[in-house]
This record gives sequence, C-alpha cells and structure tokens, in this order.
Amino acid sequence: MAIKSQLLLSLLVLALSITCNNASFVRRGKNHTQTMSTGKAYKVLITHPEVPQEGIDLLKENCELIQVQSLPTNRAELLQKIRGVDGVLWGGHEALNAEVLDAAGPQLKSISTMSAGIDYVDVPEVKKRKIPLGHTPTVLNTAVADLAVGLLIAAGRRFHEGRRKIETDNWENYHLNWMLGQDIRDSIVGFYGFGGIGQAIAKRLSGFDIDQVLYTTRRRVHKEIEQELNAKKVDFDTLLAQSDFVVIASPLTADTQGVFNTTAFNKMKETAVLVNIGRGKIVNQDDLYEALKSNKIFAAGLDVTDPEPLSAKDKLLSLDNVVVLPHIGSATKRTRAEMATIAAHNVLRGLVGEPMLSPAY
Ligand SMILES: O=C(O)C(=O)CO
Repeated sequence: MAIKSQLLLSLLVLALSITCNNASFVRRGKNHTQTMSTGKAYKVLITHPEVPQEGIDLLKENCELIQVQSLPTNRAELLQKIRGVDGVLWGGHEALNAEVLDAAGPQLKSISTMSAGIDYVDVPEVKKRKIPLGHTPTVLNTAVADLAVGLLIAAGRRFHEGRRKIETDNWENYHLNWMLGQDIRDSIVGFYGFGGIGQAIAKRLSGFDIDQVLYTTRRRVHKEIEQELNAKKVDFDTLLAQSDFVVIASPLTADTQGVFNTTAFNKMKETAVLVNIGRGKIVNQDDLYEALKSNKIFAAGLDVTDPEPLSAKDKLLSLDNVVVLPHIGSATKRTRAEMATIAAHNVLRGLVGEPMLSPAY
C-alpha cells in the first residue's frame, strides 16, 4: 500500500508539474489579464529562508518571489514583506492568523503551509476571507512512520536508560533480569488517530509479527485497510485498556487537546509504552511525567512536546523511561524537498483558482 501510494504520488507530482509549467499564469483581473512590471504574474512570499530549492524553482517560473530572511522568523519582517502579495508559502510553524492576513491585504488568494499539521493556523480566519489553504500531508507519512517505529523500539527497549547506565558506570549485565524491555512480537498496538501516518506505522509494524492493531478515530477506515493491517476500530477506553503500545498519530484539535491525562494513563497497562508523533498538547505533560515517574505506564517515546522547544531543564528529561526527540519526524532531505514541492503546487493552483493538490479544508 505504502509503495503504491508513493508511486501514485510521484506520478501526480510529475503530472502537476507539467500542468503548472504549461498553465497560463496571467493575473486574472476583472476585465483584463495583466502581468507585473517584473513580467511575472503573481507576487509570492516565502516565509522561511530555508525552503528547499525544489519548491522555489517551481514558483519562480511564474511568480515574483519575496523571502523572509530572518531565522527564527522576525515577525516585523514577515508583516512588512507580506504586504500586497498574492500568494504565500508558509515555511515555518509561526502563528498564521488575522494579524498576518490583515497585513497581507485583500488581494491574497493562495496560501500553503509546508506541514501536515496546521494547528498554528487560524483556519476560521483564513476561511472567512475565502482564501484557499493547502498543506502537505502524505509526503511525510513514511519519514514520520519510520521515526515512530524507532521511538516505539527505543522506549520499549530502554535505549535512553541503557545509555545512561553506561555513562554512569552502571553496566550490570551480570543480572539476568537487567534492563528487560517490552516485546513487540505478539503485541497489541493501539492508534489514537489512524490516517495516513498511523497506517504507515501499522504497515511497518506488521513486519514485527504483532498480534493486532486497534484504532480510535471518528470515522472507520476502509474495510480493505482494516483487513490489510489487521485493524479494528474500538472506543478510547478499550484502546487504552488493551494496547501494549499506544501510538498518538492524530492532529491537535479542540477535541484531542489534553486527552492523554491521568485518567487515561490510569486505564493503560503498567507495561504499556506511549508513543507520540502527533502534537505535544494532545498529552497533558505534567500527568505524563507523574505516570512515568510512578511507573503507572512503562515508558514513552515522544517526537513532540509541550512546549516546543522543550527546555533543557524540563522535568521530563530527568526520567530514565522517556525518549524525547526535538520534533524531527519529517526531517529528511527528500521529505523536505517533497513538502516544498507540494506546497509550491498548492500555491500555484490557488493563484489560478484551481483546486489545490492537498487542500486543508
Ligand atoms: O508536518 C507536520 O505537521 C509535522 O509535524 C512533521 O513532523
């Protein structure tokens, strides 16, 4: 499934690049078409200095590009450069809200983020102004899924604690029951959120001879996917009670915020491992700290935290049984290039009033 969908996606990207390169990128005025003094039809802001060249090359054929140079993003520079642009490729995770939309002006007609999650976007504000909004799911599924499997193994098999044992001269493998971890073989893996990323993780885990996949989502996934992944939809309490590994692969919304709290941890197995590659705020981090410290659950592997960046002094980092990464799920060169490519196509399509490749709403 994953290979097929990657292939399809590559074909789609190729097809789109042909369409977009041939499209007539003339500015659509009320009665006339016009181009700018630069000869380019549209002005597009790229809000990050490190957006991969693949995306920039696509845009620059038909658009005059302006780019934010500061890093971390200087809000004043962003607000000044966004004035009067037709499109925006939103490269970072800064708040995209009424302030920036007001600064841009009413001519703004196309925005795409370079991320799957859009919790930093005030979507109702964008919608209210009828501006098409794109994002970049799918292309990062494999990179995030690979990392999630890594976290699941690292937390379940105590990688971080093991490293600490060495660093503190406490290597005690003369004990037969030293550093024993959790088996993935024959385990039940529960997914909170089971879209493309969750399914890509389950697909990878099928190679580890797991017993069963459970998932909690609002809507049931297709029967064929359930069959292929040996997956069964269950309610949240069942997911918590039965899973040996619980993987959070859901977006952050008003409904998902803080759902993993003490009440939830108390319903999990004491041997359970929690993995979060969704968003930090889905977990109440103080409650997670208590659950890990008191061994209410076995371990956690987190690529996302609350806040980000997490302070080096955060109490979570004092624990042996948590593996924490600095939100690097999609951080591979190829994935970043593909994200920039999809985001650029989204922007170009929005500019000419065509449906975006991956619309956010
Ligand atoms: O694109 C996103 O939303 C991510 O968090 C990638 O890890």
